[in-house]
Amino acid sequence: MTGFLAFKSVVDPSDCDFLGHMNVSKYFSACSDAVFALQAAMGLTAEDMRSGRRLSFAVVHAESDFLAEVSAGEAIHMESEVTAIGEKSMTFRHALKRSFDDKIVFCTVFKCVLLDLTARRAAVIPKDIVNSAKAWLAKE
Ligand SMILES: CC(C)(COP(=O)(O)OP(=O)(O)OC[C@H]1O[C@@H](n2cnc3c(N)ncnc32)[C@H](O)[C@@H]1OP(=O)(O)O)[C@@H](O)C(=O)NCCC(=O)NCCSC(=O)c1cc(O)c2ccccc2c1O
Repeated sequence: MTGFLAFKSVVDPSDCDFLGHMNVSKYFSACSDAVFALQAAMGLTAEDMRSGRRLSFAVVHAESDFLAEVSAGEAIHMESEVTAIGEKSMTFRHALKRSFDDKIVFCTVFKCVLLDLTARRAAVIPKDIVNSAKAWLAKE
C-alpha cells in the first residue's frame, strides 16, 4: 500500500513500555494524528472544525493487526488510504511502516462517522469532501 503520508516520527523511549517496545497507546495516537492530517487535506481543517462547518470524522469501529515490534530510535511513518465512502461514514486503512525497509509493522481499518460537532450526530458527508477523498481511494 502506498497512500497519503499521514504521520512521520522516530520512536522515543517515552513511547515504549517495560516490554521494551512501542506501546499500543502510541499506535492509536499515530492513527489519530493520521486522521487529522488526512481529513485536513480533504478540507476538514482545524479552522473549519472550530468556526466553519464544525464537522469531523470520529471512529466507530476499528480492527487492527500488530505485525512486528518497533523500538526506541526507529524511524516510522504512517500511510493512509480510504477504502470505502458511505453516506455518513468513511473507512480508512492506516499502515504504520518501519521507514528503513518499508515493512508494515501495524495495520488498522478505522470506520469513521462524520460527526456534527454541534448536534453530536452523524452528518451526510458534503460533496467536496467526497470528491477530495477519492484521491486517496485504495486501488484494490
Ligand atoms: C458517531 C455517532 C454520533 C453516530 O451515531 P448516529 O446515530 O448519529 O449515526 P448512525 O447510527 O446513523 O450511523 C451513521 C453511519 O455510521 C455507521 N456506523 C455507526 N456506528 C457504527 C459502528 N459501530 N460500526 C460500523 N458502522 C457504524 C452507520 O452504518 C452509518 O453509515 P453509512 O455509511 O450508512 O452512512 C455515535 O455512534 C457516537 O457518538 N459514537 C461514539 C464515537 C466516539 O466517541 N468515538 C471515540 C473514539 S474517536 C476518537 O477518539 C478520535 C480521536 C482523534 O484524535 C481523532 C482525530 C481525527 C479524527 C478523528 C478522531 C477520533 O475519532
